[in-house]
Amino acid sequence: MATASTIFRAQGLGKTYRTGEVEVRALHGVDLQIAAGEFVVLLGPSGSGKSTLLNILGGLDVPSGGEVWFADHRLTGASEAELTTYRREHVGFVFQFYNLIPSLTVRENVALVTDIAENPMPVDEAIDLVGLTPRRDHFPAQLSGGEQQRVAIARAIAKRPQVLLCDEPTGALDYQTGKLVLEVIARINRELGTTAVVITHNAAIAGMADTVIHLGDGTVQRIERNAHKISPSELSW
Ligand SMILES: Nc1ncnc2c1ncn2[C@@H]1O[C@H](COP(=O)(O)OP(=O)(O)OP(=O)(O)O)[C@@H](O)[C@H]1O
Repeated sequence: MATASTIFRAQGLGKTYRTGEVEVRALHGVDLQIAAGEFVVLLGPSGSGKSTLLNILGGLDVPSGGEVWFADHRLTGASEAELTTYRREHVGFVFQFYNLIPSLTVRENVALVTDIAENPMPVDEAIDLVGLTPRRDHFPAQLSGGEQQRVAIARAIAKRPQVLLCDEPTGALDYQTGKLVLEVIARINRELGTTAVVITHNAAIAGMADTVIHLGDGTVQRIERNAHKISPSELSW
């Protein structure tokens, strides 16, 4: 049963990719609920359907069957224009690679979003939340990978989205830098109440989540709730 605080709900969700004669069943029979404000980790081996699920939740892809809802918006059956509005108003994305504009400074990269958002936070506030105030006038090439990822997070949250969807945000980073980035995501979740869904291959990261959704072969194999969350700085792998 969905409750008032359910932000995502999926029922019987399936996705089949067809390329010529070849069919790949990336997801099938996925049922899940995510409550507003939760920190969710999507865990599973390569090819288990994690990115497909995240992309459907974020309105970047559409399922082949089943239903998916964001609060009281039904995403299944929404037009391309409706999905674009949904993404613009409600969703912040963070990917493995940062996709920053090289010729713009940190502030300018974040301002690209705040200039067009309806109720953005001030650019400097977003930069402060990710701990990059001293670097705000630098260009991406002058920053480390972890710092560039933190700019990408500032850009994603500056429009005050209800959800932050992160696909392998630490995939290109070393251990210590990855932890710093996870700490920033945990801080956004805690301080702004933004629902966070983070994909990882790394089972150790699951300890920082409220809820861990284990995917395997395109299905939800297990949903686990952590009674005690571990801070990213205490995780080790
Ligand atoms: N556009 C596509 N066309 C055809 N098959 C696809 C497409 N996107 C994904 N797939 C297939 O769907 C399955 C699930 O892919 P998905 O990227 O969701 O897995 P994943 O768990 O995120 O994997 P990884 O951890 O390697 O990123 C895989 O078998 C993949 O090859």
